[in-house]
Amino acid sequence: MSEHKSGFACFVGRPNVGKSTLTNALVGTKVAITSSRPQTTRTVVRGIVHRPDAQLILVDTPGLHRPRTLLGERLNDLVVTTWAEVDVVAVCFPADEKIGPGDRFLVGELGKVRRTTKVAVVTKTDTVDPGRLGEQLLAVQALGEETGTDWAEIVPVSAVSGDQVSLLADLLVGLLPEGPPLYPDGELSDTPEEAIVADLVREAALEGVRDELPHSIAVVVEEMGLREGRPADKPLLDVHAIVFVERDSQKGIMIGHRGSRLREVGTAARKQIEAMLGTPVYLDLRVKVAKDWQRDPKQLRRLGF
Ligand SMILES: Nc1nc2c(ncn2[C@@H]2O[C@H](COP(=O)(O)OP(=O)(O)OP(=O)(O)O)[C@@H](O)[C@H]2O)c(=O)[nH]1
Repeated sequence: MSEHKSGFACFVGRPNVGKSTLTNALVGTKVAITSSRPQTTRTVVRGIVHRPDAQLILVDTPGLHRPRTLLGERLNDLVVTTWAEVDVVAVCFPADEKIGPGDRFLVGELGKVRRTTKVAVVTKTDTVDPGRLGEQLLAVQALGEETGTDWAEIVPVSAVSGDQVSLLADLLVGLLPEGPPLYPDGELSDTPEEAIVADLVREAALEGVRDELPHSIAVVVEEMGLREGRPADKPLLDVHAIVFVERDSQKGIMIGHRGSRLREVGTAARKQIEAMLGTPVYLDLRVKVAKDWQRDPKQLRRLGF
């Protein structure tokens, strides 16, 4: 029996090439916002493909949605860092649009990130005839040669018709290193990123007080989004979260002497979120008492149970 594989992949490409739609098709759940207008994906979006033989975690970097920043003087560090940290970067080229200077620049920069495996995906194959598709596949191959980028695979796919989607999943999984599942099975596969962030905050909040506060903590992410007006190469993700406890005494424990414990929790959680989403985070953490929330169906619903 072959070993279990796990790892990270991200889809990159110009706006509107179908990255979000493809992510949804692979994960099988709607996790990203799609729209016919470009650049609607405002926050980092990820999905997890759970399989018996593998776990594929799809990360989506915010900086990559802004071609103007990519075409600016230089790529921002965040993007390059993300590319270097994932196992596979899949560059998407829509079948119905010619390869342009934006694609050429992106692939050229990506080619400099040596260790990461690169895959080319020709998307929206349902929109063109086989002749045009063939031309596009050749053009993508030529672009690889021209920029010194070694495509591990060139895959045509249609997220809308579903054609080749499972083949793409197989190919991506095949490129992952051996490793155990990095996230619990099932639980997180179809939850939005807020739930994953809430989970990280909850873990940090329980650190060191598990015995005192066994199951009395719930975390709700109230708001999460990229801060407006930031320079494109210095994005900041604002996260506002509430830690719910059952009693006032627990609130005291959670906050600590003059807020010292809450600050520690906040710092630990922030680092986890940053590591996972690949973007700097401003985390606003508050503690509230939701009396007996475990027994109150209305509270439980509010807390997402
Ligand atoms: N016909 C067809 N349309 C597609 C396919 N995939 C995506 N689209 C359409 O293309 C448009 C853009 O798709 P998105 O998934 O939002 O593209 P994106 O690359 O995530 O866009 P940004 O978030 O702006 O970067 C939407 O109108 C989709 O419905 C496909 O396989 N076939």
